[in-house]
Amino acid sequence: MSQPLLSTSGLRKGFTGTGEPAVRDVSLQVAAGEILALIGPSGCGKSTTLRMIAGLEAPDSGRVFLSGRDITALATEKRDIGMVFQDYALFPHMSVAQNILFGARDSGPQVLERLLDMVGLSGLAHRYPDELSGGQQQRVALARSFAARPRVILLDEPFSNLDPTLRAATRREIRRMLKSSGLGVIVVTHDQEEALSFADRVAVMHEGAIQQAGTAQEVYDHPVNAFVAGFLGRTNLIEGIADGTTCATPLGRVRLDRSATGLVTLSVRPESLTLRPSDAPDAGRVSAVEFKGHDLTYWVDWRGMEVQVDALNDLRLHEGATVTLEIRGPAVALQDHVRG
Ligand SMILES: Nc1ncnc2c1ncn2[C@@H]1O[C@H](COP(=O)(O)OP(=O)(O)OP(=O)(O)O)[C@@H](O)[C@H]1O
Repeated sequence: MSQPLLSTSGLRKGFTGTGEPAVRDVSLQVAAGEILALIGPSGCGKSTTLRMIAGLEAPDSGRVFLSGRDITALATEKRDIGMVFQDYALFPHMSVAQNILFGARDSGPQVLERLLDMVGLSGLAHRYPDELSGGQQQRVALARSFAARPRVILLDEPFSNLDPTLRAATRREIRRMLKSSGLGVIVVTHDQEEALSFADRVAVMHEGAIQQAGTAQEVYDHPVNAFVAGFLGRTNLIEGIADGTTCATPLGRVRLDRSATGLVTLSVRPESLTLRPSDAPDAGRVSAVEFKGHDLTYWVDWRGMEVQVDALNDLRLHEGATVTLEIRGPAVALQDHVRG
């Protein structure tokens, strides 16, 4: 990455009365014009990290830098960082225009028009928050944070209040808006699909620490450990003995995505397996079929191991069918071996 716009180094935060720190040694970078998603299960420390970056929470140790300048000790309002909260935090007794211009650097009518236009709310300046849909309220909150002309915007679960049909369309629209703004963006979400489709890069958190960061594709295709593999999608964890570039497994010998030797755990996504009907005496057996419309998932009992395989809806195998399995492409050798 070129010079990051925002970076943190070794952020740590514990709360009194709790054992382990909520955030441990979090170092991350965001470039101008880039969207980074911070994802992980509930309680893993995402919001606490965001709050430390915004200056709403003081870290026990670690630093926050904006364009290389240490801003760790700066007050929130002096940081050039905007934050949009999950509940949008709009003032109910103020109109859309008043909400947007609250705390704005310039508040002329052209500024308001430009901001309304940017978030697609032209003509709604005089409405009140309770006269708007959830998606419109969210756009008012975004426009309000743009009005303060920040260099970085932090979004905490921005789509969680929208109903599923609105969500995907709003996500695409807001992504376009943020990308054209050239700001650095960090979005916190616990929704994997949302993170993969909305962000340029993702950082996966677990128990207060970042497990892996990279482009959505890199992290999905090459997870470093079983937690990341399982958090970003469904996977099969299969043990094998590696000899460098290949690995012997109960599904035959497979190529590895990186060099490894000895006992390894492989992550094989259900879409990376091919299933064929077979009468061979050592064939596996379909133990369950989950129909999902366009495609389906077969659960296969393979010599005592349960393997899930995604296939298109043209195969039409039933429970009890006997099959062979093959891993397509290289398998991912995880960096921590998982003991059963
Ligand atoms: N003010 C606080 N006082 C005590 N403990 C806190 C406080 N804020 C957060 N925690 C604890 O710190 C841990 C991390 O919380 P945090 O809100 O950062 O997680 P999160 O990943 O954002 O979770 P969620 O997805 O549920 O919002 C949790 O165990 C939480 O209970």
